[in-house]
Amino acid sequence: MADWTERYRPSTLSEVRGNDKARDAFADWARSWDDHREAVILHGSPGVGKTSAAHALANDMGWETVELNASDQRTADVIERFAGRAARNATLGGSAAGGGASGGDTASRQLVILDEADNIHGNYDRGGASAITKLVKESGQPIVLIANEFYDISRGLRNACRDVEFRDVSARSIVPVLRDICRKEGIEFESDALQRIAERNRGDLRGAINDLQAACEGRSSIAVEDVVTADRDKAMGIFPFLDAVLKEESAEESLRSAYAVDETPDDLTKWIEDNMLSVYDPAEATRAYDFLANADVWLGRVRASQNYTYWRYATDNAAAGVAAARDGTKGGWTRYGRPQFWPSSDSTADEVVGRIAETSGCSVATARREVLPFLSAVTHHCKPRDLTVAMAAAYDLDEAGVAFVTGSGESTNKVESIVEDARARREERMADNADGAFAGGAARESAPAETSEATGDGGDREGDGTGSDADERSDDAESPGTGSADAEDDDAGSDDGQSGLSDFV
Ligand SMILES: Nc1ncnc2c1ncn2[C@@H]1O[C@H](COP(=O)(O)OP(=O)(O)OP(=O)(O)O)[C@@H](O)[C@H]1O
Repeated sequence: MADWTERYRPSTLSEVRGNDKARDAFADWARSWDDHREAVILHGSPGVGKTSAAHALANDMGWETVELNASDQRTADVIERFAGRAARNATLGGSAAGGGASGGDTASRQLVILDEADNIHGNYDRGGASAITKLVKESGQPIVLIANEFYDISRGLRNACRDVEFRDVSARSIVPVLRDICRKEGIEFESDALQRIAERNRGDLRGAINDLQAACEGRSSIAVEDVVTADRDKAMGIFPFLDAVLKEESAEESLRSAYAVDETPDDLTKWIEDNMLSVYDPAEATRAYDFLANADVWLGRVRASQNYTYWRYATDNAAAGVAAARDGTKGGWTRYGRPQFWPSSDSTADEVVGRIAETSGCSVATARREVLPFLSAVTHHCKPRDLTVAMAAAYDLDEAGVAFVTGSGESTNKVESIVEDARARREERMADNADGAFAGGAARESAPAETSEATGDGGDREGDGTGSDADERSDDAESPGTGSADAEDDDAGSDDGQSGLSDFV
């Protein structure tokens, strides 16, 4: 069934409900844009119609649109490359708007919609806010910034724009929307059922439409009991739920199941994430990771804002999205694994993502959404080992980081040995770069793998090296003085550290 929120997305501003004042102010801004040339910030809770209003307005004005996600493309140069050029030069249709737009050629305008404008910050994206502020001030095209939290936008940017607040849509305004949809879909309804859906969604019209669609699935009428029963329907087991999402059910049905399981969206997402690769083929997994990355973004917002209404969007992505990423249904029995809930998983995730962003020179958002899922897929359970070592070396990951990315247990010999080898590899690279100055690294590298026997003193991380790790580290012999942090001291005090130089000549 098509998504009703898309099917009934307003195509003209007059169809945007419940925010008449905001709607009028927004329309005024557009009509008088030639005179003031300011950008506008539309802000308000999720699902109240901000993005819809922007597109509807462009439609009313006969403008083209280009939509960018500010938090996806936060770095200054990317924003400049896309929004800067789009804003100042040509329209999507190719008409040269730049100078011409300053005249009365309103039809050739291009409305630049920057979503998630309140997320343009973070350690690795310092250029983002000032780049947008500059762009906004110099723009030759109208720009709409969309945000949930007005005061999360930098002051400079706020001062450079007008702002229009979209308030939560009252139940009184939500009910007629639901009623219209029922009529168009040929669904009979009890008014109380619609009222109940409107009330429990507290201002979120998108949520209300989603709930209505879920309640109407497979029915030609809805009564208040249907809505109430859906509320009470609960305690589905986690394994049937995983079967529903990963093998058997439609996106809608999977979403319904998610609400029936007695787990938080955080935990549900982890369950799905940790088991998806046992079922999905690579193409399905690639699509599914996009949804899981989105779920992760919403969970992050919940953590940051303590606004639990965002949970629903995490669940939409994790359950319905991952189910939609599957081609058809799947059979058979799967041994689902319990996810590893590391006590520090959030900070570990942040740490790993930060390192990836720093090393690769991409934004934290890109590292989280695009690079991390890819790394997880290609090093799942530390296989292939070589690649996992290369990854750990490239991003200088510790055991928690490797365990986090690969889904393996943090304290296993496998993970520990990979981290050891990665460190050795980094040291070798440093020695290379230093042109042999750190000869100890070269000596270390001559026996890269087997370290645990040699480090009785470094016992905490190495364990006692009793050979339990045979599967992972079989061939290379032990190498005294390798691998532990103390090794540098040993090497420094040893003349024949010089022998390592032979590796470089
Ligand atoms: N005020 C409204 N009038 C009519 N439909 C609405 C309204 N608000 C939301 N909707 C419905 O909800 C869907 C999602 O709305 P939209 O994406 O515009 O919300 P938003 O405020 O931009 O949310 P977010 O901040 O999460 O992007 C629309 O496609 C539409 O079906």
